Amino acid sequence: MNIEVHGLTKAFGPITAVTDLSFEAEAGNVTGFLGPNGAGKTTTMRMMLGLVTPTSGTATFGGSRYANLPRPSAIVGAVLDSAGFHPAHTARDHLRVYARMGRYGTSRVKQVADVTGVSAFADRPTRTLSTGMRQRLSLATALLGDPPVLLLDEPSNGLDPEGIAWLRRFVRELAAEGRTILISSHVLGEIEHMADHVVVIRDGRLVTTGPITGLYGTAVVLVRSPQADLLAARLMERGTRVEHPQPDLLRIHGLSAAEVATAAASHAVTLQEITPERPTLEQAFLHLTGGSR
Ligand SMILES: Nc1ncnc2c1ncn2[C@@H]1O[C@H](COP(=O)(O)OP(=O)(O)OP(=O)(O)O)[C@@H](O)[C@H]1O
Repeated sequence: MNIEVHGLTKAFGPITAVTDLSFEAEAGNVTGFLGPNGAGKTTTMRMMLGLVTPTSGTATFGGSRYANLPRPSAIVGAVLDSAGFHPAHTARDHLRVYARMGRYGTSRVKQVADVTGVSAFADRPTRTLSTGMRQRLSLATALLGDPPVLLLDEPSNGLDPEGIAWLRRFVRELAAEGRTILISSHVLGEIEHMADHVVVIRDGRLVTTGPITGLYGTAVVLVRSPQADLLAARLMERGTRVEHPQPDLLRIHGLSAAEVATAAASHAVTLQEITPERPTLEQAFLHLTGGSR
């Protein structure tokens, strides 16, 4: 079941938190929803769930708005924040209450507690749980209805490295089952090994969307050669952008290493070193989002 967001806009008085935002997230994919603090990720997800009324625009799940879904919690599971637990209830009590509200069988409580690791602290009152445990309990609650769509707002918050590694594997498994997963973060590294696609926003507006590999930008190839002058001249003749920072070193833009090697061979230029240089994904992301985090 695909998610479609179309022209979503939200103004809080004079502040426009989200402006004309459109994107899609497809079934079987993990879509990373990225942007610095205050970019509008939470507001967007809350609008998708009908918790905030959009100024304009729509968000649909398989063509229906959240409010029109016949049994919303069986279609869309959401982890928005890990507040809202009754402090005296145990984690298991909490799941039981939500299972009853959603009319899901009690066997589902044990299943979701087991797969999320909640079983390890199921008898503890929620007021004693760590942030990471609360995240797991929120995720377990979202999974009660076995929904085909999951919206996860910064689910790594509060998880230790082991928890983050677990979440990564778990989210990939959920997507492999054919679910549609939208997962927000302000840190690209957190979703880098999880997401297939990304939607990047800044100041409430779409910056870019597409496969995560598209964030890398164009490649640069570093070449060291005693005939750097000759190679630079030949490449520039055909319109290639070449920087020449040292007498024997070139930075060649827009060609692959193989293309550079072929060009060098055709002009009998000796190469001592040829290294494709890519910005790290994090550098590309910081560049796109204006360097703020
Ligand atoms: N209820 C509200 N009233 C007024 N302004 C709001 C409200 N909710 C959010 N905003 C503003 O909208 C903007 C977007 O906030 P939002 O929480 O959606 O960003 P975010 O990308 O989720 O950030 P973070 O990563 O810090 O959670 C911010 O400027 C925020 O102050």
